[in-house]
Amino acid sequence: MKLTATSLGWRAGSRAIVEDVSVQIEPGETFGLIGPNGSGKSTLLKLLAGLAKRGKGTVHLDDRPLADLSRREIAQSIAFVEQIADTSERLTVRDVVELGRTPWLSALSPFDDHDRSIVMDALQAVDMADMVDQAWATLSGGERQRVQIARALAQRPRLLILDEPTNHLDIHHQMTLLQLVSRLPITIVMALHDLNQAMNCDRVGVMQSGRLIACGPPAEVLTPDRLAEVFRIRATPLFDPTDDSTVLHFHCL
Ligand SMILES: Nc1ncnc2c1ncn2[C@@H]1O[C@H](COP(=O)(O)OP(=O)(O)OP(=O)(O)O)[C@@H](O)[C@H]1O
Repeated sequence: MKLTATSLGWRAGSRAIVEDVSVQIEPGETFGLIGPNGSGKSTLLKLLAGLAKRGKGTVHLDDRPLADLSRREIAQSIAFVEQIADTSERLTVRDVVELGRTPWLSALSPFDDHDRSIVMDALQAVDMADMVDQAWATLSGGERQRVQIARALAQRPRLLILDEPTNHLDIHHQMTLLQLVSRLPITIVMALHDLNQAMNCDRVGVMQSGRLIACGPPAEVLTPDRLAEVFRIRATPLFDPTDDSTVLHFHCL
């Protein structure tokens, strides 16, 4: 699914939190959004998902304005995993992931074996299948994050928006999650703090003070000069001969 954002903006009082952001994300692309704390990444993701009230600008999914789609059509197209997802209800892991099937259910199409198998596939994909009956409230931070991602996968969206999907995960689950996500044949937009993770995206966008100041392939965008300007760090690219990759090593300026 192609995602086209035009002149997106959002204000908190007189302060512009997101200002005049336009971007087109191609079908199947993995797009990483980076930027310092408070630069507007989460707010931009909400605008892209149609979840920010009083937002300016337009979002098109393929060629249809998001504003013209019903809530059900949006939920069948976009899954959004926010940074902090909580529920006070007494739900099990299975219940949470089954919620991902809601947009596809109706009186004529109730929850059935097909949905059950999608839910189990999603739980297996994030390595949580062994904990299906555990209460959500008793999960660790990383386990909750993986369950929320399973819920989004079970939704079978065409656009998956993830806000810092690896922030609670151990290194093994960070790597397997990013591999899983990049292999999905759908469009992915995710906010990331780890610039080496961003290096593996098809393209990255850099947010600074609410504006998208750069957008393109990681090697072109994440240059030492730009990282010094935006993050106030010195980044040294290092070559890893084990897989011919380039990794960034950081020092404070
Ligand atoms: N409802 C609100 N009222 C006032 N200010 C807000 C509101 N929502 C967000 N902000 C401010 O907007 C700025 C951008 O917030 P946002 O969460 O989009 O940043 P971010 O880039 O995702 O940050 P982080 O990397 O810390 O997650 C922050 O300074 C935040 O305090």
